[in-house]
Amino acid sequence: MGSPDDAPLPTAPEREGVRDATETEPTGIVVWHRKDLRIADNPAVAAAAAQSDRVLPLFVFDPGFYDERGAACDARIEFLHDCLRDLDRQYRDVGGAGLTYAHGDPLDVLRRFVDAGWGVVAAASATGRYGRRRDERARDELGVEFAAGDGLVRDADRPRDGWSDRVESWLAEEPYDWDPRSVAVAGIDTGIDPERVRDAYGIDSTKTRVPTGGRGPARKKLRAFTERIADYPGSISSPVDAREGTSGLSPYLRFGCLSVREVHRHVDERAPDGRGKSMFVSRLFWNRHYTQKLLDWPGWLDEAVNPVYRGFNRDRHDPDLVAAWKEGRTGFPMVDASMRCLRETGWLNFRMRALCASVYFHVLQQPWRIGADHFYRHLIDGDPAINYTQWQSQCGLVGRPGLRLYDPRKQVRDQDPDGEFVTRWVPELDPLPAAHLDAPEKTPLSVQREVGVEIGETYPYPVVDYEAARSEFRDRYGAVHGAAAARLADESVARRASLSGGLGAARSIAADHGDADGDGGATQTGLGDFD
Ligand SMILES: Cc1cc2nc3c(=O)[nH]c(=O)nc-3n(C[C@H](O)[C@H](O)[C@H](O)COP(=O)(O)OP(=O)(O)OC[C@H]3O[C@@H](n4cnc5c(N)ncnc54)[C@H](O)[C@@H]3O)c2cc1C
Repeated sequence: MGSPDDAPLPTAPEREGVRDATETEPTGIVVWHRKDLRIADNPAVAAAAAQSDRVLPLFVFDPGFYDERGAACDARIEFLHDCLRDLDRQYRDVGGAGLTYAHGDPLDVLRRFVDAGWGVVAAASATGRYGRRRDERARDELGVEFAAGDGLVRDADRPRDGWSDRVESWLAEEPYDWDPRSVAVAGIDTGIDPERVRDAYGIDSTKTRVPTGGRGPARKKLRAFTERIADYPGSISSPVDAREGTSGLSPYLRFGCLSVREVHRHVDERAPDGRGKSMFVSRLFWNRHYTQKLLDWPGWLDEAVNPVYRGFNRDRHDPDLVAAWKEGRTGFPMVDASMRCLRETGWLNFRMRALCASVYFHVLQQPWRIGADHFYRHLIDGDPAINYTQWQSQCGLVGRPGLRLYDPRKQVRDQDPDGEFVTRWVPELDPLPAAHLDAPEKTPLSVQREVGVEIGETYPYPVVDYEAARSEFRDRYGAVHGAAAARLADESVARRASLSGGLGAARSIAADHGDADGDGGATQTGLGDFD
């Protein structure tokens, strides 16, 4: 993202603009869209339509997401802009005025509407600390109503008690509905739209293979995936097969082009019963499970959930190692291929995300947040609720037993035995026989000479000694794991961790694996094998 090429965009609509529009027409309810970019099964749209016969759908471009503070790559922003144009069409298709675009601090913009007599409704969502503060202020200062309806549990002291049953009954409920014929959809021409924002902030994506955003493309993907769902279980793990074999719905779910419930209903009604269907449905639950975690504690984005792991690896921060990982120059071909693929396309399958996070934290032993932020920047589906919670889980910052560590060489042998993925993204290894792609540094010099690959010159040696780093990590992590498990007995830590079994599960981990003295005695059993 570049810097604005012109004068920065003004905060719009101006106070007078809102007042003028309101003087000639009665007021009503503003629907403040954020990451729920659809008009169907949308609790905020339904609530607004139930309260008033006049609604004004609004999206506010927040400069914090666009200027140097922004955490999204240009490709994710362009995907968002596609979704907005599509939302604008959704409103026009039901006879409305389309989406009103605004620019500025959302609270300043909303205040102008509230001062002119409008009410405001938004869909409640799980966010990090910035979003939570913004929403609290919107509620307290402006009376914004947040309509819940995303299946997450908000009204319980212990959200995890009976959680699955509650999500299941939410999934079975009828979608939120409204009748466009009974509501006038109003709009204000503010002079702001996605094109103007793109030009003003110099948004220009260089990524390739990025899907088009919006509900139309999302529905098409959902229909096509449902047809081939029987092949899903066999397509998940390999980075080659997963590209077309998983649903590809993550960016659409992230921006709410479809609700999780709509996806569930479509698959439930139309897909044949079988392993593919049940595995996919369980992933929709995972989506809700990780999002519930962020709702339960907004700190997942900033600090290790288990205080014992705060600052772990910080003393080893090595910017050169971090740069090698980010740029795909670690000397571990599966990591390098994945990291280059992430940077160029903004997507990786689950296993490769987990592998890259594991190698970053467990082998390169670098501070987790820098890695998680890098993923968040480049993923088109970058979702704070899933990315940061998954990072902390994969790194082992929760304190649960059974940490999984991925072996990047085994992943080549298991998931890419012909080297299709590795050589696509690391073309300098293309001449090497596939049998050497798991550990190119072990290729006999005669073979290297013969094919014209020189490890150390054309492709790096591994940036760390894998075996030594792995055992060093085991020792360091094992030494504090007992203390970390013991902290799960602390109710405030257990609440933050938001385990699927609730506080009871956290207490049993503490009882079975905790070692409050922290001498590591009980901890080695907590470490899973390298996979
Ligand atoms: C370190 C790490 C970071 C991740 N960051 C994100 C992220 O920012 N955004 C994101 O949507 N997913 C994230 N995931 C989860 C998963 O990798 C992606 O959801 C999946 O690869 C997206 O492709 P798909 O839609 O084709 O998946 P499918 O296999 O078709 O799954 C369908 C949907 O189920 C949900 N889902 C699938 N797997 C998971 C999971 N493990 N946890 C939670 N929900 C899941 C997603 O909403 C996904 O779109 C991350 C995983 C890891 C290990």
